[in-house]
Amino acid sequence: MIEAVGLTKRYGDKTAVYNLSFQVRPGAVTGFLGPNGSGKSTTMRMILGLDNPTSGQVTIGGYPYRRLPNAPRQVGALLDAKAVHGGRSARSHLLSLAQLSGIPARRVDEVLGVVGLHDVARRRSKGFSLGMGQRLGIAAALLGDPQVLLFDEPVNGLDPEGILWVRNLMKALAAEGRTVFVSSHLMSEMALTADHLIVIGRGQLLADMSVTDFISANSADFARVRTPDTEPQQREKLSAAITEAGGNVLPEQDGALRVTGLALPRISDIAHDSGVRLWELSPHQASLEEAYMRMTQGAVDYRSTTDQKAGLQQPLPPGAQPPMPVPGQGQPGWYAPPPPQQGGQPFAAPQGVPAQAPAGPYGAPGAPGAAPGAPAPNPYAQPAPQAPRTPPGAAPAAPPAAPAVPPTAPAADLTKPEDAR
Ligand SMILES: Nc1ncnc2c1ncn2[C@@H]1O[C@H](COP(=O)(O)OP(=O)(O)OP(=O)(O)O)[C@@H](O)[C@H]1O
Repeated sequence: MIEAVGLTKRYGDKTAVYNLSFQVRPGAVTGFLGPNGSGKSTTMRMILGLDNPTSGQVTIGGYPYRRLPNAPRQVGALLDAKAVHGGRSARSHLLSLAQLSGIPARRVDEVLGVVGLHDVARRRSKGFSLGMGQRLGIAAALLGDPQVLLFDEPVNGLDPEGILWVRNLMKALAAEGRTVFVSSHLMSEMALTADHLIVIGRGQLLADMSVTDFISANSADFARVRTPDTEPQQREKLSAAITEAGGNVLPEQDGALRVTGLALPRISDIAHDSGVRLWELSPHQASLEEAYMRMTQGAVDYRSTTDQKAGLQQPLPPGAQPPMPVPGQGQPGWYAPPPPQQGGQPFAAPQGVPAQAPAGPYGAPGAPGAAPGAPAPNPYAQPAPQAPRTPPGAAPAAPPAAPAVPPTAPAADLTKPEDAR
């Protein structure tokens, strides 16, 4: 188990992480979510002993990383996939990491097979695509058959098949009882991969809850109601009638109304009684991505100017800091409905978002090509990678990708060294 208590990290006058306390438990995938610059990588570096906390502490199995006996075989991590000596082959890179930790060479070939890099193992990694680099970083993390695994944005640069593979790998590792901590910007991906979520914004904890709880707290239903575009007075009339009946109405950008707090049949009756014709009356559910953005909106440091939602914000006075969002509460100016406990529990629409990945190329629990619902014969099965790209000019020197690592593990599986099976 990873445990952080009051973890704080300051770089000069910049507070990257502030008073962060959480636990990451074994046997589950824990998603670590937050906007750009929210402190995810800093937290992971502190977990791995690569950065010292300004105050507070973080331990793995009760020890700070640097005091863990044979740490590289207990904790594996992918922090920066580019942190590889480009002049070395994938195999040499992994061999050097293995030798440093006393891991047998045959394990290198095992993990190369697990991540699907076997055919390109002897090629220089500087010719690798971003996705192949990610796979090499994941191989390094698995090298020591660790019980605790940290992955910082592991799906960066991966194609849909690779994303599915990483998702299944994370789940399989957790199912073996390992502690799996995965950072991401993407709520949608984490909703399919993680069992538990830790969400931070500006270095502070915003949410620490199961994915199931996050879904039930944030997936409020709403109705989209549209009146004839040519008769704006009908829209106003219906809006007033719904409000009078206790519903909440928000305008959608396309002229429709977003209604919460009333069941669909009730909205229909109100429209009929008001003599308003409807062009649309449909059930919807706020996406988890939307709920996540609402939760973190006040804690976003870097906002794209093309972000359509940016126009919904109240401009801040020069120098003013946006307020920290309160978990479970909406931010002003955002269209998502309030969470259920605030009156957003409305009508008889299909309830809940599936916690499991849906069938299909992004959601199938099995390996690519498996029948829907069929278990993957090998959760680590890997598609063959593409050939490496033409090597670029200079060979960048770089430090090792991350501490490799590992302890005991269950029955014969591909993440386990042969000598431990
Ligand atoms: N070595 C450093 N010196 C100064 N500031 C730093 C340093 N490392 C991180 N920071 C700052 O700390 C904050 C948190 O950065 P961090 O990289 O941990 O965020 P992140 O959540 O991982 O971001 P991203 O999702 O973009 O990778 C940022 O404002 C960053 O600029």
